[in-house]
Amino acid sequence: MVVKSGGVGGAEEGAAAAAVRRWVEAGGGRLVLDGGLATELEAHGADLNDPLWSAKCILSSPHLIRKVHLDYIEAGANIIITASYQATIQGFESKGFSKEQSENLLTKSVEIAHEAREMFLKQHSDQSTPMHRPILVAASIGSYGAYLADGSEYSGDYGEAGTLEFLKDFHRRRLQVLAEARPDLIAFETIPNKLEAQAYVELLEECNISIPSWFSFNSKDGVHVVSGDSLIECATIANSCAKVGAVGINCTPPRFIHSLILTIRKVTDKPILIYPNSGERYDGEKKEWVESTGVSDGDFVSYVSEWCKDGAALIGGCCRTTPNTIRAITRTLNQFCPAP
Ligand SMILES: C[S+](C)CC[C@H](N)C(=O)O
Ligand SMILES: N[C@@H](CCS)C(=O)O
Ligand SMILES: [Zn+2]
Repeated sequence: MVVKSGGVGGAEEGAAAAAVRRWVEAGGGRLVLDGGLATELEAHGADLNDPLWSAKCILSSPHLIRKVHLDYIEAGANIIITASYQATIQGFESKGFSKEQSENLLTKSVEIAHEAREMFLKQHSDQSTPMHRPILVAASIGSYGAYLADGSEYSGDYGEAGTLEFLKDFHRRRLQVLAEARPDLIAFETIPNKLEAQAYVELLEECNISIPSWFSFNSKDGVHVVSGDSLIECATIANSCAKVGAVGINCTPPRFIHSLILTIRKVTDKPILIYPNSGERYDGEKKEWVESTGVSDGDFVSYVSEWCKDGAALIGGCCRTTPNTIRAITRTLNQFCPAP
């Protein structure tokens, strides 16, 4: 194990973090992530009251997914995250699809994002100034709790089923199929507990995945991940893997982000990413967002320069944030940290 001089030590930074760092540099010192995908699909009329949640649109309305990706790129996003968050082979099979068809649907989620990027680049190809801004596709992998479709990615409580081997078996083929679709990144999102982070690390190594990934945890108290596990321990697991290029937090209220960034920074030198939700609460049983406790786009954006100062290099939004949020984040980052 190589200890990086001057850093927090304990792990080799690795090729994945170096790749993310190069993209961050190409973006002028920071990258803008997209905003909520599922909630934006809903805003366009998609009915996601289904065990597949947003993955249902891979079947029913791929054009809508492509449009939302495109809207986010146009709003300034450097990274768009595919609709595979709740897309699993097991979930598609329970809808009657064969294994092969299910794998094809996973691949399709990456193809849709690639198409959106192509459309954007084509639309801008005749401009006199060439487009230098990085535009990357991150293949989403939601947790086992997301597949359960009852909001348990906000509890991380998997009961008896939650063993390391079970989680590895659950995610293995899906990870391989998504990696074979050649996204630029793999986004392990909304990771609710330590065990699932460990399962992902072991799979990345055992499947020898060469595409850089990020690990993004969620929290509901600003100290722990949602299961109650220690964020320090979770981020340490992510830091231990050279295939992990960035570590961070998503789908967490904005007010908790400052302290969470500082906690992550204690155990890793890898780039930090954050993409909070609007601050509202999700009722997993009713499948709806409750309490209007969310912050407005303006308030969300008032946090952005602080998160930058805290050391976050990749910033965007999660559930209930919109292209307007991303436009406002882009504007703020351009003032605070201008793109090239
Ligand atoms: C990030 S939560 C809002 C995702 C939705 C959840 N897995 C469900 O199906 O209800
Ligand atoms: N990438 C997913 C994350 C849900 S927490 C989405 O935006 O729908
Ligand atoms: Zn979210």
